[in-house]
Amino acid sequence: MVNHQPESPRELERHLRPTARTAISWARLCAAVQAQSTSGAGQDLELTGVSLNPQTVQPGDVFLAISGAKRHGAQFLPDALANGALAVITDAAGQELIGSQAQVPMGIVPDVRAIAATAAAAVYGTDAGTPELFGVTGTNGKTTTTFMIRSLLEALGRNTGLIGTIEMSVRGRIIPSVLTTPESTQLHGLLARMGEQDVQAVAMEVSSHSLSYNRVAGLKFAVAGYTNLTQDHLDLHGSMEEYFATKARLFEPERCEQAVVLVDDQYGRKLAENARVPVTTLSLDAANPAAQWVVDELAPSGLGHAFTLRHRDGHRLALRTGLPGLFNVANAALAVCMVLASGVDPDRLQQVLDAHDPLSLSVPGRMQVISEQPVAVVDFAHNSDALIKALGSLRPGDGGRRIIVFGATGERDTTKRPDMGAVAVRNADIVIVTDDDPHDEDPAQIREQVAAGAQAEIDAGGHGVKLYNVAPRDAAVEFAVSLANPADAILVAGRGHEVSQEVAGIDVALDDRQELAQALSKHGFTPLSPIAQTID
Ligand SMILES: CC(=O)N[C@H]1[C@@H](OP(=O)(O)OP(=O)(O)OC[C@H]2O[C@@H](n3ccc(=O)[nH]c3=O)[C@H](O)[C@@H]2O)O[C@H](CO)[C@@H](O)[C@@H]1O[C@H](C)C(=O)N[C@@H](C)C(=O)N[C@H](CCC(=O)O)C(=O)O
Ligand SMILES: Nc1ncnc2c1ncn2[C@@H]1O[C@H](COP(=O)(O)OP(=O)(O)OP(=O)(O)O)[C@@H](O)[C@H]1O
Repeated sequence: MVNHQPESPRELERHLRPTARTAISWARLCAAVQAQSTSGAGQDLELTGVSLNPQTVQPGDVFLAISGAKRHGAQFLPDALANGALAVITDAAGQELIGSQAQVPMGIVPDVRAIAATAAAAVYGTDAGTPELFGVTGTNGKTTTTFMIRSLLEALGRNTGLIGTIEMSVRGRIIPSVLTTPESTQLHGLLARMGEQDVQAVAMEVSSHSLSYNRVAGLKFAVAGYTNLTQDHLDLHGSMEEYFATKARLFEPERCEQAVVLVDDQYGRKLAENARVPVTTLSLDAANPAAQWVVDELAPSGLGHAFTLRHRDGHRLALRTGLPGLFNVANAALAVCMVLASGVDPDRLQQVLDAHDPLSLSVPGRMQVISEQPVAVVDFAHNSDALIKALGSLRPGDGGRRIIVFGATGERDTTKRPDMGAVAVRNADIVIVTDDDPHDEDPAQIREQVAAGAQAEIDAGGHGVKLYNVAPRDAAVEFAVSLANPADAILVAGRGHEVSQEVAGIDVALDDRQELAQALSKHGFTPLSPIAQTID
């Protein structure tokens, strides 16, 4: 998924390194990662960076040639050398591929991914410490919660960093994101850069992919937070139990000092029960006896909610978030509990909440309101649970209908498609199935799988729901608006902040927010102005 008009991976990589070049000798690096050097040459060679990807290698790097799911990085050694790699670390399979062709010192380890973070920490010096890290994991809510944590920390006067799906930032300077959680080599480089710039605290999304691929190795989170777990990414994890076990790795004592866990689903409760680190528990249910903090006195406030966060010892904080949806109450409460868990005094936090309203921020493409009549919202919901919650949080006017435009991503968890169709039917009045990122899959086939789930639900339930299959996506958005009355609510779901759609390897410019605003104007409605633009 491409979020920004791209710099090349190599240009981007420059932002993910400290500006002062630190160096380590080849001999010390091999010792740090227990690599067997294939010759005695180059012991004093100075290495200034580490890259897992030949396309991001910078001059002076050691290239880590991994055995990937599709290819072996060793096949691309010539690219790494052309970009300035001075040494390579690989495994036995890589050694065989490279043979005697290595024109640089080569080290061999059993598993390259397993040593990547250690190598990067040794080169960039992050083994000596990083800014305070707040890590958020869970199927949904990571981006929003990390934005909220950053906003709270800034309101408290801290210098902050952010790492996640929409962007990375270093004291407000934005670096485009490619992955939700970057590779470990990039993370250590970026954290070293943040340290150089006196960043004190970093809010970071920790995806299940990153836990699976060892990307957060070598980091210790001051506070790790859990939002929820619902079906997604089963293409990678195979089963929900495996998905949960992967997420749970963030909460191991080697990875975090303490945890804050929403215990409103079975996985959160299991996580809290089995944790071997101190845990703070949180629930949206004011009567939940298992939770230390609960949300109470919930009331609508603008598009969002005001509520009390109440501790079982009697402590209370008065909170407000302007973001729509009950799930954003959960995200806000989690963000506040994580900041409290880091040791911030509750009274000081209350002053800051009152003075700055830091939970009423705008998160690009997350329940982003494009117009009020009809209510037209762009959201990143791209799995069943998020669709249910996003649709549930829409408030149409009297007699108004819920209209949804969405699709499913190609080459990702295909099992969720029919269910996404079914939940759309259960929670909307007009369902328009369209394309998401088809990648290399046939878009018509993806739409049919989603629409089949929707049709089966209509057939089973006799709902009076209207179902349409419309492509391309901009036409589907316009079609939705053409059907709308001022009292209706339109949700364009799945792509959020993204500004291009990947179709058969080509990035086609498409921003749901712009498409929706244009369609609204064309059909005589008034979009809110200005629509938040993508970050440049
Ligand atoms: C599924 C997944 O995460 N795959 C990651 C994994 O790929 P892989 O092990 O299959 O590697 P591979 O493609 O076989 O390539 C092996 C090596 O050859 C190199 N190569 C490969 C092909 C080529 O043409 N040229 C080339 O140089 C690669 O750079 C790599 O060094 O290791 C690669 C190198 O680090 C990553 O780039 C790649 O992430 C891909 C780009 C990706 O799209 N990941 C997504 C799914 C992801 O991680 N998403 C999560 C969030 C998910 C969510 O919540 O929605 C994230 O944290 O971003
Ligand atoms: N706490 C939550 N529970 C359920 N759904 C949520 C929650 N927070 C946000 N959502 C929904 O999920 C979508 C994605 O939210 P967000 O980007 O904050 O989550 P994420 O975990 O970062 O997602 P991803 O990993 O896919 O980038 C939102 O657009 C919204 O529809």
